[in-house]
Amino acid sequence: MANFLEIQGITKHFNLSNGQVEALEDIHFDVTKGELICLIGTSGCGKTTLLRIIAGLERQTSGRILLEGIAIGATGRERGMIFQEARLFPWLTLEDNIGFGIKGRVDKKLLRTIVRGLLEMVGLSDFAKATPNQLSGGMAQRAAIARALAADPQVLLLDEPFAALDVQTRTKLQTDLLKIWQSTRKTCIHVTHDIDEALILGQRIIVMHPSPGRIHEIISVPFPYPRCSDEPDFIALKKKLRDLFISV
Ligand SMILES: Nc1ncnc2c1ncn2[C@@H]1O[C@H](COP(=O)(O)OP(=O)(O)OP(=O)(O)O)[C@@H](O)[C@H]1O
Repeated sequence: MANFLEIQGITKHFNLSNGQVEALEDIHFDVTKGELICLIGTSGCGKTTLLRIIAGLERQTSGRILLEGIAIGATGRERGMIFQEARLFPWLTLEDNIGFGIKGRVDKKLLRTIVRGLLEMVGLSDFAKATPNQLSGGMAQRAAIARALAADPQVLLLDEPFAALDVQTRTKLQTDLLKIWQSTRKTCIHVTHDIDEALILGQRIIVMHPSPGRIHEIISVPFPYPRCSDEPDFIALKKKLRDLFISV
């Protein structure tokens, strides 16, 4: 289905005491339902700002965002956000963290079923009663993904969720995220600095350009999943993306 999520002419200026920052200029793109898009670009090109505007955490200066044809301007349960840090409540168990957002909105039995299902999906069933300080960084991020999924959002917005993890854990979580995406078919917009990660995950990669932040190029990734970073075609596309980075 075309035009599930439409980003139409988004511009964002931040007013500072000594002037204005043009964080985003005339950003346009459409996202198909169930699509996994990666957003990459050098530091300061507006990736987080754009994601926050889509989440409703930040207000754009101009332009609009439509979800299934309806303009969105504030946060909503149909959009879940995952940050670089897991942001779990340290005093709650994992199951209580994951169920926190829907507690009181569904009956206790359904809450337990949803939470148990999500714990299983992210491979943390044995840690239901653990508190966040008992988890590794990778486990905490998997819990954060489960917590975002608990509200059954239509769109997952992921802001460099694996950036703070070591390489092995990051690789594992990329595989986990792909499995979760393939089983839930949530529409995902995933911000990353990592070209390999974008190529491993994205059906399309949006390359952004800084000062002001705008779209440089949108690239469709033609490789089937799971992707192999040793394939010549993968390496060639990686080189193209690297060259695009250098040119911005
Ligand atoms: N609240 C704010 N007030 C003022 N300027 C801001 C604010 N948030 C972001 N900016 C500016 O907007 C521009 C885009 O920032 P943003 O964090 O969206 O970029 P980014 O691509 O996500 O960067 P990074 O990859 O380093 O996280 C930058 O110039 C930044 O300084």
